[in-house]
Amino acid sequence: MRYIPIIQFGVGGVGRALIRQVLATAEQQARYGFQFVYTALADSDGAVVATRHEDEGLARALLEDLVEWKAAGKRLAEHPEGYWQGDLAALVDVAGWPGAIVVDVTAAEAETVAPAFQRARDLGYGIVLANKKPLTGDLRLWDLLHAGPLRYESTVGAGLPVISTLRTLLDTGDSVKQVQGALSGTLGFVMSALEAGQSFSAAVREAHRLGYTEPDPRDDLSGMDVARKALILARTLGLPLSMDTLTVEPLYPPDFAALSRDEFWARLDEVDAEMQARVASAAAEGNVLRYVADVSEAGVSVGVQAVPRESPLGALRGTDNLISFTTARYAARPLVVQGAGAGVDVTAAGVLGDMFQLAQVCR
Ligand SMILES: NC(=O)C1=CN([C@@H]2O[C@H](COP(=O)(O)OP(=O)(O)OC[C@H]3O[C@@H](n4cnc5c(N)ncnc54)[C@H](O)[C@@H]3O)[C@@H](O)[C@H]2O)C=CC1
Ligand SMILES: N[C@@H](CC=O)C(=O)O
Repeated sequence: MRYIPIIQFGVGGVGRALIRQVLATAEQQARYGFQFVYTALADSDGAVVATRHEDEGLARALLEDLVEWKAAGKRLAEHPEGYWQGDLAALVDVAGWPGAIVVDVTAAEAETVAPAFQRARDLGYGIVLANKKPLTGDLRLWDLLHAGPLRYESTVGAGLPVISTLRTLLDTGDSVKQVQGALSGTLGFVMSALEAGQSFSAAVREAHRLGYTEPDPRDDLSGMDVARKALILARTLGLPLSMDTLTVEPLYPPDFAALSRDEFWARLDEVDAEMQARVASAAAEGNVLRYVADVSEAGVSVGVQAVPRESPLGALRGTDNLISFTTARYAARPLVVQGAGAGVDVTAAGVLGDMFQLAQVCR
């Protein structure tokens, strides 16, 4: 049996679901002749590290306790087994051994995690990302990440096979003309709720409670989360674009950007009337509003579109994403991937699928 050390940054909704899924899939791992062992878990200011590199890593009972601890809103550093830390690169140093996989399920800024990824690359470790920010910052970080074993399926469409589909199309010599679709689970959920008569603010609160939004929901409502996904698709297609080439249309007034998170939540209902009017005006024409991304060699655009209610995008409900690939081979009728595009369980499953793949690559 090969023991594969897992160093995980982030123990939020996705991080906790991932730990549960890793623990629940020991049998599936054994079928491939390996076992994932957690050697380090980190949150924003603390960590728990396996005291020695025994095969077992952090014990199952401790992992289950840490999942409960974090679900109760406590910090890792305050756990009896935890300590304060602010150096993720040092964690990679102490907690890995050859074949290790570093998993980023935070929403941390690229600059915060970049040194740890540099260290992982120096040591030949694999990297799995659900965090989109490292892939959408400086192109030098994109190149560094791609200089070794890397998977990032969950960054676009959560657990849906979007990146792997695109990669297969490219690897098999297809020519991808356009990738288009609805890429936000949160905005899909909110638009569906508005169509059903719920208020905008109530729908956003519900999406947050259900674990669909980014830690700061303004990342979703500003269009930035969709823009990041579109940029990841564009870069995967080989287009060396930067975020400043994209224009994004926020669903809140400009002054909301400077508010604290608490102030933002307190004032969110100020947007209700305008969003209700926009939805009603689209409905009067037989349309619904969808936040649509369009990626091709001509460039990337993201923004709100009024689409016919009966169209494939218009018929989407809840958190469902729809991504269509128009290619030389799929020319007349595009290849379509559709399903839940947000939620901690589907996202964690996408990350775990990536880990299974890297386990067979990293030695
Ligand atoms: N929730 C979803 O449906 C999806 C989420 N994702 C991505 O997964 C990531 C995590 O999302 P959630 O779990 O929903 O967010 P969350 O807010 O529940 O968890 C984020 C965790 O990261 C930790 N963290 C923040 N900065 C850190 C740092 N510097 N070092 C270590 N830990 C740090 C926080 O303490 C928190 O535990 C985000 O990047 C998000 O975009 C991707 C696809 C879908
Ligand atoms: N907040 C995102 C989560 C997945 O990336 C979304 O709502 O789509």
